[in-house]
Amino acid sequence: MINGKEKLIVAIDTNEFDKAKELIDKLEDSVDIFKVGLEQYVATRGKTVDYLNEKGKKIFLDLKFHDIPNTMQSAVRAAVRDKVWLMTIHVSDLEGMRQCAVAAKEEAERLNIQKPIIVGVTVLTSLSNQDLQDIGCNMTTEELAIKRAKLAKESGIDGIVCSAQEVDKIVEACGTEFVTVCPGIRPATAAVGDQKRVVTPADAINKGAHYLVVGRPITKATNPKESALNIVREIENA
Ligand SMILES: O=c1ccn([C@@H]2O[C@H](COP(=O)(O)O)[C@@H](O)[C@H]2O)c(=O)[nH]1
Repeated sequence: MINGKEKLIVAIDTNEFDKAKELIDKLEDSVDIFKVGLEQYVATRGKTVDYLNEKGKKIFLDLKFHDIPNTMQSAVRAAVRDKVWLMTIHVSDLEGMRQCAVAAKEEAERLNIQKPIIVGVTVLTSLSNQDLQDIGCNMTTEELAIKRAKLAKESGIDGIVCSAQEVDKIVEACGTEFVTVCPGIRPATAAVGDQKRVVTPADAINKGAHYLVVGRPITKATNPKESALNIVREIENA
Protein backbone atom coordinates (compact mmCIF):
# COMPACT_ATOMS: atom_id res chain seq x y z
CA MET A 1 0.00 0.00 0.00
CA ILE A 2 1.26 3.51 -0.76
CA ASN A 3 1.82 6.04 2.02
CA GLY A 4 -0.58 8.91 1.30
CA LYS A 5 1.49 11.39 3.31
CA GLU A 6 4.41 10.88 0.91
CA LYS A 7 2.19 11.82 -2.04
CA LEU A 8 0.33 14.85 -0.71
CA ILE A 9 1.73 18.39 -1.01
CA VAL A 10 -0.26 21.15 0.70
CA ALA A 11 -0.13 24.62 -0.92
CA ILE A 12 0.13 27.31 1.75
CA ASP A 13 -1.32 30.17 -0.27
CA THR A 14 -1.73 33.06 2.17
CA ASN A 15 -0.12 36.48 2.17
CA GLU A 16 0.74 36.57 5.86
CA PHE A 17 3.46 34.66 7.65
CA ASP A 18 1.35 34.22 10.81
CA LYS A 19 -1.47 32.57 8.87
CA ALA A 20 0.98 30.28 7.11
CA LYS A 21 2.60 29.36 10.43
CA GLU A 22 -0.80 28.62 11.98
CA LEU A 23 -1.71 26.30 9.09
CA ILE A 24 1.65 24.52 9.15
CA ASP A 25 1.35 23.99 12.91
CA LYS A 26 -2.20 22.65 12.55
CA LEU A 27 -1.20 20.28 9.76
CA GLU A 28 2.26 19.18 10.88
CA ASP A 29 1.19 15.71 12.09
CA SER A 30 -0.75 14.88 8.95
CA VAL A 31 1.34 16.57 6.23
CA ASP A 32 5.04 16.21 5.40
CA ILE A 33 5.37 18.34 2.26
CA PHE A 34 4.36 22.01 2.05
CA LYS A 35 4.33 24.21 -1.03
CA VAL A 36 5.46 27.82 -0.79
CA GLY A 37 4.23 29.68 -3.86
CA LEU A 38 4.50 33.18 -5.28
CA GLU A 39 2.00 34.83 -2.94
CA GLN A 40 3.52 33.48 0.25
CA TYR A 41 7.15 33.87 -0.83
CA VAL A 42 6.83 37.46 -2.00
CA ALA A 43 4.64 38.57 0.91
CA THR A 44 6.92 37.09 3.58
CA ARG A 45 10.25 37.44 1.73
CA GLY A 46 10.88 33.74 2.09
CA LYS A 47 10.29 33.58 5.85
CA THR A 48 8.03 30.53 5.48
CA VAL A 49 10.87 28.61 3.83
CA ASP A 50 13.04 29.22 6.91
CA TYR A 51 10.20 28.16 9.20
CA LEU A 52 9.61 24.92 7.29
CA ASN A 53 13.34 24.17 7.34
CA GLU A 54 13.36 24.68 11.13
CA LYS A 55 10.46 22.23 11.39
CA GLY A 56 12.24 19.65 9.24
CA LYS A 57 9.47 19.64 6.62
CA LYS A 58 10.00 19.03 2.91
CA ILE A 59 9.67 22.25 0.92
CA PHE A 60 8.22 22.61 -2.55
CA LEU A 61 9.29 26.06 -3.77
CA ASP A 62 6.81 26.88 -6.53
CA LEU A 63 8.11 30.13 -8.04
CA LYS A 64 7.93 28.90 -11.66
CA PHE A 65 11.13 30.52 -12.92
CA HIS A 66 10.97 31.70 -16.54
CA ASP A 67 13.70 34.02 -17.83
CA ILE A 68 16.92 34.00 -19.83
CA PRO A 69 19.13 30.96 -19.09
CA ASN A 70 21.68 32.86 -16.96
CA THR A 71 19.02 34.36 -14.70
CA MET A 72 17.19 31.06 -14.35
CA GLN A 73 20.29 29.08 -13.42
CA SER A 74 21.37 31.72 -10.85
CA ALA A 75 17.92 31.63 -9.25
CA VAL A 76 18.08 27.83 -9.14
CA ARG A 77 21.43 28.04 -7.31
CA ALA A 78 19.84 30.38 -4.74
CA ALA A 79 16.93 27.96 -4.24
CA VAL A 80 19.38 25.09 -3.67
CA ARG A 81 20.97 27.18 -0.90
CA ASP A 82 17.48 27.49 0.64
CA LYS A 83 17.48 23.67 0.98
CA VAL A 84 14.28 23.11 -0.95
CA TRP A 85 13.29 19.55 -1.82
CA LEU A 86 11.29 20.26 -4.99
CA MET A 87 11.11 23.37 -7.17
CA THR A 88 9.48 24.61 -10.37
CA ILE A 89 10.72 26.32 -13.47
CA HIS A 90 8.60 26.81 -16.59
CA VAL A 91 9.13 24.45 -19.48
CA SER A 92 10.87 26.89 -21.82
CA ASP A 93 13.79 26.63 -24.25
CA LEU A 94 16.06 23.59 -23.98
CA GLU A 95 19.15 25.65 -23.11
CA GLY A 96 17.47 27.41 -20.17
CA MET A 97 16.24 24.12 -18.70
CA ARG A 98 19.60 22.39 -19.30
CA GLN A 99 21.41 25.15 -17.42
CA CYS A 100 18.98 24.80 -14.50
CA ALA A 101 19.59 21.04 -14.31
CA VAL A 102 23.37 21.55 -14.31
CA ALA A 103 23.23 24.46 -11.82
CA ALA A 104 21.19 22.47 -9.30
CA LYS A 105 23.62 19.55 -9.45
CA GLU A 106 26.73 21.74 -9.18
CA GLU A 107 25.42 23.88 -6.33
CA ALA A 108 24.20 20.86 -4.32
CA GLU A 109 27.57 19.15 -4.78
CA ARG A 110 29.44 22.30 -3.79
CA LEU A 111 27.43 22.52 -0.55
CA ASN A 112 27.31 18.77 -0.08
CA ILE A 113 23.53 18.78 0.30
CA GLN A 114 20.72 16.96 -1.50
CA LYS A 115 19.92 18.28 -4.97
CA PRO A 116 16.33 19.50 -5.25
CA ILE A 117 14.03 17.80 -7.74
CA ILE A 118 13.45 20.26 -10.59
CA VAL A 119 10.13 20.08 -12.41
CA GLY A 120 8.91 22.16 -15.36
CA VAL A 121 5.39 23.53 -15.56
CA THR A 122 3.87 22.26 -18.83
CA VAL A 123 0.40 23.86 -19.10
CA LEU A 124 -1.18 25.52 -16.06
CA THR A 125 -4.17 23.59 -14.70
CA SER A 126 -6.21 26.81 -14.84
CA LEU A 127 -6.02 26.78 -18.67
CA SER A 128 -8.51 25.19 -21.08
CA ASN A 129 -8.24 24.41 -24.80
CA GLN A 130 -10.04 27.68 -25.50
CA ASP A 131 -7.50 29.63 -23.42
CA LEU A 132 -4.69 28.19 -25.55
CA GLN A 133 -6.52 29.16 -28.75
CA ASP A 134 -6.97 32.68 -27.34
CA ILE A 135 -3.22 33.09 -26.84
CA GLY A 136 -2.45 31.84 -30.34
CA CYS A 137 -1.60 28.21 -29.62
CA ASN A 138 -3.34 25.74 -31.94
CA MET A 139 -2.86 22.68 -29.77
CA THR A 140 -5.03 21.10 -27.09
CA THR A 141 -3.85 21.35 -23.48
CA GLU A 142 -3.05 17.64 -23.61
CA GLU A 143 -1.01 17.87 -26.83
CA LEU A 144 0.97 20.84 -25.54
CA ALA A 145 1.56 19.26 -22.12
CA ILE A 146 2.93 16.07 -23.73
CA LYS A 147 5.14 18.03 -26.12
CA ARG A 148 6.55 20.13 -23.28
CA ALA A 149 7.03 17.09 -21.03
CA LYS A 150 9.18 15.44 -23.71
CA LEU A 151 11.22 18.63 -24.07
CA ALA A 152 11.67 18.83 -20.29
CA LYS A 153 12.90 15.24 -20.23
CA GLU A 154 15.36 15.92 -23.06
CA SER A 155 16.79 18.89 -21.12
CA GLY A 156 17.77 16.75 -18.13
CA ILE A 157 15.40 18.20 -15.51
CA ASP A 158 13.70 15.64 -13.28
CA GLY A 159 10.02 15.93 -14.16
CA ILE A 160 7.04 18.14 -14.85
CA VAL A 161 3.90 19.73 -13.43
CA CYS A 162 0.72 18.86 -15.33
CA SER A 163 -2.96 18.19 -14.80
CA ALA A 164 -3.76 14.63 -13.77
CA GLN A 165 -6.13 14.67 -16.78
CA GLU A 166 -3.09 14.10 -19.02
CA VAL A 167 -0.65 12.51 -16.55
CA ASP A 168 -1.18 8.95 -17.86
CA LYS A 169 -0.19 10.05 -21.38
CA ILE A 170 2.90 11.79 -20.00
CA VAL A 171 3.93 8.70 -18.04
CA GLU A 172 3.48 6.70 -21.26
CA ALA A 173 5.65 9.16 -23.21
CA CYS A 174 8.35 9.89 -20.59
CA GLY A 175 8.42 6.78 -18.37
CA THR A 176 7.50 6.09 -14.76
CA GLU A 177 10.76 7.48 -13.32
CA PHE A 178 10.07 10.97 -14.70
CA VAL A 179 8.52 12.87 -11.77
CA THR A 180 4.90 14.04 -12.20
CA VAL A 181 3.44 16.69 -9.90
CA CYS A 182 -0.29 17.36 -10.30
CA PRO A 183 -2.17 20.39 -8.96
CA GLY A 184 -5.84 20.99 -9.79
CA ILE A 185 -6.79 18.18 -7.41
CA ARG A 186 -10.35 18.30 -6.14
CA PRO A 187 -12.14 15.80 -3.90
CA ALA A 188 -15.57 15.03 -5.44
CA THR A 189 -17.45 17.58 -3.31
CA ALA A 190 -14.88 20.42 -3.34
CA ALA A 191 -15.34 23.76 -5.12
CA VAL A 192 -13.34 23.96 -8.36
CA GLY A 193 -12.57 27.72 -8.15
CA ASP A 194 -10.33 28.98 -10.96
CA GLN A 195 -9.00 25.51 -11.87
CA LYS A 196 -10.18 24.17 -15.23
CA ARG A 197 -8.54 20.73 -15.52
CA VAL A 198 -9.42 19.05 -12.23
CA VAL A 199 -9.20 15.43 -11.09
CA THR A 200 -10.03 13.69 -7.79
CA PRO A 201 -7.16 12.46 -5.58
CA ALA A 202 -8.02 8.78 -6.26
CA ASP A 203 -8.21 9.21 -10.03
CA ALA A 204 -4.94 11.18 -10.10
CA ILE A 205 -3.12 8.38 -8.26
CA ASN A 206 -4.69 5.72 -10.49
CA LYS A 207 -3.52 7.63 -13.56
CA GLY A 208 0.09 7.54 -12.32
CA ALA A 209 0.68 10.93 -10.63
CA HIS A 210 3.64 10.86 -8.22
CA TYR A 211 2.63 13.90 -6.15
CA LEU A 212 -0.71 15.69 -5.68
CA VAL A 213 -0.83 19.41 -4.85
CA VAL A 214 -3.86 20.51 -2.86
CA GLY A 215 -4.47 24.04 -1.61
CA ARG A 216 -7.91 25.48 -0.92
CA PRO A 217 -9.79 22.18 -0.35
CA ILE A 218 -7.53 21.83 2.73
CA THR A 219 -6.50 25.37 3.71
CA LYS A 220 -10.01 26.85 3.43
CA ALA A 221 -11.75 23.89 5.06
CA THR A 222 -13.41 24.37 8.46
CA ASN A 223 -11.10 21.64 9.73
CA PRO A 224 -7.93 21.60 7.57
CA LYS A 225 -6.42 18.63 9.40
CA GLU A 226 -9.50 16.46 8.85
CA SER A 227 -9.63 17.49 5.21
CA ALA A 228 -5.93 16.59 4.73
CA LEU A 229 -6.43 13.22 6.44
CA ASN A 230 -9.44 12.45 4.21
CA ILE A 231 -7.28 13.10 1.13
CA VAL A 232 -4.44 10.97 2.52
CA ARG A 233 -6.98 8.13 3.04
CA GLU A 234 -8.42 8.59 -0.46
CA ILE A 235 -4.87 8.33 -1.90
CA GLU A 236 -4.14 5.20 0.13
CA ASN A 237 -7.41 3.52 -0.89
CA ALA A 238 -6.98 4.37 -4.58
O1 LIG B 1 -0.48 24.28 -13.20
C1 LIG B 1 -0.45 24.65 -12.01
C2 LIG B 1 0.73 24.94 -11.35
C3 LIG B 1 0.69 25.32 -10.04
N1 LIG B 1 -0.48 25.42 -9.37
C4 LIG B 1 -0.43 25.81 -7.94
O2 LIG B 1 -0.99 24.75 -7.15
C5 LIG B 1 -1.82 25.26 -6.11
C6 LIG B 1 -3.21 24.73 -6.28
O3 LIG B 1 -4.04 25.29 -5.29
P1 LIG B 1 -5.60 24.98 -5.18
O4 LIG B 1 -6.07 25.89 -4.10
O5 LIG B 1 -5.71 23.52 -4.80
O6 LIG B 1 -6.24 25.26 -6.50
C7 LIG B 1 -1.73 26.79 -6.20
O7 LIG B 1 -0.76 27.20 -5.26
C8 LIG B 1 -1.22 27.07 -7.60
O8 LIG B 1 -0.38 28.20 -7.65
C9 LIG B 1 -1.65 25.14 -10.02
O9 LIG B 1 -2.76 25.23 -9.45
N2 LIG B 1 -1.60 24.75 -11.33
